[in-house]
Amino acid sequence: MNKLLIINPGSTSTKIGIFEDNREVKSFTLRHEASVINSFKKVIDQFEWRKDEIKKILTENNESLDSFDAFVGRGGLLKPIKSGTYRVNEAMLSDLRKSIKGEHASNLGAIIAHGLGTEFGKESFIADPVVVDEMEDLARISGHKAFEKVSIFHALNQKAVAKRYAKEKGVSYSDLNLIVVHLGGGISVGAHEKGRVIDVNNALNGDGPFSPERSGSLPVADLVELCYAGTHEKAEVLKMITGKGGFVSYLDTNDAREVEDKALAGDAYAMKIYSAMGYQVAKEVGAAAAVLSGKVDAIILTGGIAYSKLMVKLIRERVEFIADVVVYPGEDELLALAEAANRVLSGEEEAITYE
Ligand SMILES: Nc1ncnc2c1ncn2[C@@H]1O[C@H](COP(=O)(O)OP(=O)(O)O)[C@@H](O)[C@H]1O
Ligand SMILES: CCCC(=O)OP(=O)(O)O
Repeated sequence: MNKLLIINPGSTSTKIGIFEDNREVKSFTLRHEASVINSFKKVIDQFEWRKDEIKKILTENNESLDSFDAFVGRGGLLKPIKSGTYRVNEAMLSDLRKSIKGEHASNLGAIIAHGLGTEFGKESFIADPVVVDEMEDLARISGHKAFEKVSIFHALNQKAVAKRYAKEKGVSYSDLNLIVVHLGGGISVGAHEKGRVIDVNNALNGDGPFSPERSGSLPVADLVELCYAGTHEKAEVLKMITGKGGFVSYLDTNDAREVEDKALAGDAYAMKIYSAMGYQVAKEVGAAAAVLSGKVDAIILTGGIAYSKLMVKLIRERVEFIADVVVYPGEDELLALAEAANRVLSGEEEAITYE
């Protein structure tokens, strides 16, 4: 039996799982307010704080760190790579520490897992990082040759829930066309064609629907005007897109529950913003349906905001003409990471080397 500590840093939370082989023994979700997250200049500056929060919750629950056989982290912004399990190595750590592909909490998954692994003499892994890239060439064309669309999304959970849906239907993931919508701190809408995510919005950097803490697509020329108006530093503008966009910009919170509560209590502005998010997500689902030429077996809604009956209703009423809408609230990320590491530890699969 392998005892695993799973570490899943997200933009609004850190989730931790304790697994014995593929069985979840305990899990914890630490929610982080936007004001706390935005008080750190860089994601790497959150390393000690998030690691200490993890150690604290384990101590409070009488879990000793030296009882684990391996540490498994969510994978971050690496070079575009294929789906699979990767052993954390120096090349990976170096790219993450330098933020070669940008800043996101998931960059800390490998770094914390490796930090704990080194401290306790155990192995560390990541699986299906946010840069898993299966995009069609056509989907990479942006509209100007200076820019290319890239694949940055909730690859781990999108693939996990798509496979769960296939299993429940008794068919193979590679026989289905699915649209998977992850509604988290960031929002991604993926077109899964026969087991490959052939198109998806860049959930991190100003593409697709807005989210609790991201702007999504913005009017580009207006953005350029703002950049040259002499009123904002580059870092501030980048924060408007990722970190202080979406709900944080409109309502000063990254917590969808707060927005929903206000909306349901009669706050018309909160209702307008909440509804606008549902509207933008539905529009992106329509785009993904076109990518799949209308041949869609199901639309899957997942992520933290999929717990919201109101958000599900707002999306469902606009997209159910396309296909059945199935809701898997929360995420299967902790289990997916445990399974991925166990496949390697049991010898069923070889870990891929990141170069
Ligand atoms: N029960 C719920 N109802 C509505 N929204 C929720 C619920 N639980 C979590 N959320 C929202 O989901 C978002 C976080 O989603 P999650 O998938 O946990 O993302 P992340 O990994 O980015 O932290 C937050 O805005 C949070 O408020
Ligand atoms: C970087 C893409 C994945 C993402 O947005 O994750 P969170 O919702 O955890 O921020």
